[in-house]
Amino acid sequence: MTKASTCPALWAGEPAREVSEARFQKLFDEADAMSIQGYLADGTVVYWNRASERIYGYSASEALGANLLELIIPADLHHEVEAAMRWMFESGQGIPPARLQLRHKNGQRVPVYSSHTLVTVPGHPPVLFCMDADMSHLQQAETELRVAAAAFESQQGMFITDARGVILRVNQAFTRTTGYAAEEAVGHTPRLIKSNRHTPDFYTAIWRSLQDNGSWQGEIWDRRKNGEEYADWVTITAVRDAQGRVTHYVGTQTDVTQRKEAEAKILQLAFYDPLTGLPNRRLLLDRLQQALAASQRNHSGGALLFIDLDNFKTLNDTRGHDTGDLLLQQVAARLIASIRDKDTAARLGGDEFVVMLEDLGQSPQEAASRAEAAGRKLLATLNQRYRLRGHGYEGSVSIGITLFPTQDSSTDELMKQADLAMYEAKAAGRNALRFFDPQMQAAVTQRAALVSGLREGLRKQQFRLYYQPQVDRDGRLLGFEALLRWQSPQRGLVSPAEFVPVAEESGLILPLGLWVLESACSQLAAWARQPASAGLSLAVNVSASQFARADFVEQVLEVLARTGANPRRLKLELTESLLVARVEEVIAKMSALKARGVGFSLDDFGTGYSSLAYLRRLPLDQLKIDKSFVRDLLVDPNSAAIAHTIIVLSQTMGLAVIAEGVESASQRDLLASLGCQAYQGYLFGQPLPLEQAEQLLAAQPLAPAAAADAAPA
Ligand SMILES: Nc1nc2c(ncn2[C@@H]2O[C@@H]3COP(=O)(O)O[C@H]4[C@@H](O)[C@H](n5cnc6c(=O)[nH]c(N)nc65)O[C@@H]4COP(=O)(O)O[C@H]3[C@H]2O)c(=O)[nH]1
Repeated sequence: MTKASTCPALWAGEPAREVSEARFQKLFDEADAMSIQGYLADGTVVYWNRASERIYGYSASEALGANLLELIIPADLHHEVEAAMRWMFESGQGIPPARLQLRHKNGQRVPVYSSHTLVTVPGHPPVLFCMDADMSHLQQAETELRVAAAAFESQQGMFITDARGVILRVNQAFTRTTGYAAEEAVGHTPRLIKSNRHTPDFYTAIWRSLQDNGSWQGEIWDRRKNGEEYADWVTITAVRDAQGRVTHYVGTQTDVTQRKEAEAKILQLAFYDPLTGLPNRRLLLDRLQQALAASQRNHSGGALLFIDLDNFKTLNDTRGHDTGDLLLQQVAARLIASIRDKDTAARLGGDEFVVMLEDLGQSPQEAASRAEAAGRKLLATLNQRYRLRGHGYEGSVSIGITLFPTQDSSTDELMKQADLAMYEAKAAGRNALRFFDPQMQAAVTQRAALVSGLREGLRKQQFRLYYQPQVDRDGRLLGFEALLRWQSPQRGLVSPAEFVPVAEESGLILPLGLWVLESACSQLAAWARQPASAGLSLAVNVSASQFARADFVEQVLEVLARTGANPRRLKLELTESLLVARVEEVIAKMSALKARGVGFSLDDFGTGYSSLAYLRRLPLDQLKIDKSFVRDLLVDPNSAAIAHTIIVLSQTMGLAVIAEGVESASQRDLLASLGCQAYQGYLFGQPLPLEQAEQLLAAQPLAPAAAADAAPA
């Protein structure tokens, strides 16, 4: 009944065996996914269905009669297959089904799942039927799965969510980065790792992009399980089904914190000064460019303040670069504390700082007065005492200001103008503030000419020593102070007051100082050869940077040796600015020279800020009362009191004292009444060229000290 109902046509009138035969024949032939082959014991092909043609590439007519081994068995399996065939035909059973890699006509491997049945019909040779299911697609799918699984376990953190954003899977890299194990993350949304750095709008924008474009990528700050925040480069892709509905989201994340840190470091190096952390020149110029554009747009003024530390070079030379660096850092800190958030304080290098102020007002007058107020505030802040490695330091600054916008003012132009104004402030006596004015340009050009003139002057021996007499209380000659003059072919005789500060700043003071020392010592040696002048002393000015040189002592001794001058006749005049140096070093140098007989006088005494405790430790011979006190002696009781104090001080310390700048007899008399022992000034003689100094020498009696000393020579 069953057969009739399934196949009535075949059933009607046909013998059952034939119907069955025909049915199975058709089934075998046309089974689309199943290759069926029949083999005799020697491997001869006796059956080859249509699916076999497709899977192995041989048509039935090619295959029938051929041998199994030659057709579809790869050479490396021949042995094995022969053995299996033998076993099957002998045992009358098929071997268990298995996955095999057989061979296509084109030589490629064909993955199949193969089962074997030995069919024995009495009176016929047994036939082995192989039924092979093509596994190519399955194998490819498996490979893809393996690749996908490997990819999922890549170095990047990955998560897969459902369409609602609930995490279904995360990989190990995700766990490594976030600190959340898979079981802790699954079931949550990515909000699990959300930091507080972004606004809700940020996340809304991500969802919108996912809906509109199917993907989003960008940088997100996330938070690890331990609370640490980190920067992530995230890509999220929507996965859609055949109907275009989102089924999943796949997210990958790469921790870019290190890269961001490196970027920040590079940025820091490129745009900030490493010593002070302030913006550097490049960043300042960039901001100035923007400020300039903004000020032109908004008609609101700004200002550029160029700030230079006074005497920084001396501090650096005398107390060392470490101390100099400390000062720069403290200046930077004070600058930042004194300006508004929107202003910029930058360091250009060396001791040069720039402050840029914006939004100072609509009118140039308003901008100028606000810039001046800011400049004054900076002056006051920066001039307060500094503490450098346990020592106090009185620093001051000079500030140059220029305003913007002005007609066609470029950033370069503005920087130059502020710089010029700063030089003007310096020239005005330091600790000052100046606005740019075009005439400054000329002054600066002059200064540059002065430096090159000095350099040439040294080369062409245009410097001269002048000699100003120093006398005792009876007007008798003790010796001279050597004072430098520049005999410039263009400018005539130039005073050191004009060129010494420039020589100090440009470093030319070192060769110049050495020249002075050599000339003075040669002169001493020449005088020593004449009994009339052998007892004279010669005072020589030494600048702070000259004294600070590590080889200063050797330099002096070498000059003394070379010229043959008597060290006892040489008196080095030091200024108080030199005393900012390390005390021990100053004392060591002075002591080394003093041990050879060289004397020391402290110049401009009373004008600086030397502490007495400090002074007492220095191996000095003489204090020099500054000419400013001498000048005001008769009109200002304060000056008289100071002069008196210096004289008393020198007596109590066992030092000699000399007053400089004595122009009148009344000044001399007053000083004498206060106990002063020695004098220098126009009253006794101007600084003179050598011949005139020697004429004076011939005409004037020597002081007993100088004369007595001369006797043994
Ligand atoms: N008003 C007035 N002035 C008087 C009188 N007597 C002398 N003077 C001037 O006072 C200055 C004294 O020198 P100083 O204080 O060491 O001041 C010196 C010294 O600091 C520096 N200088 C001069 N020669 C050298 C040098 O060879 N090396 C170094 N490093 N500095 C030097 O230049 C400064 C100025 O030197 P000068 O122009 O020669 O100025 C000299 C001198 O000409 C007076 O009665 N009234």
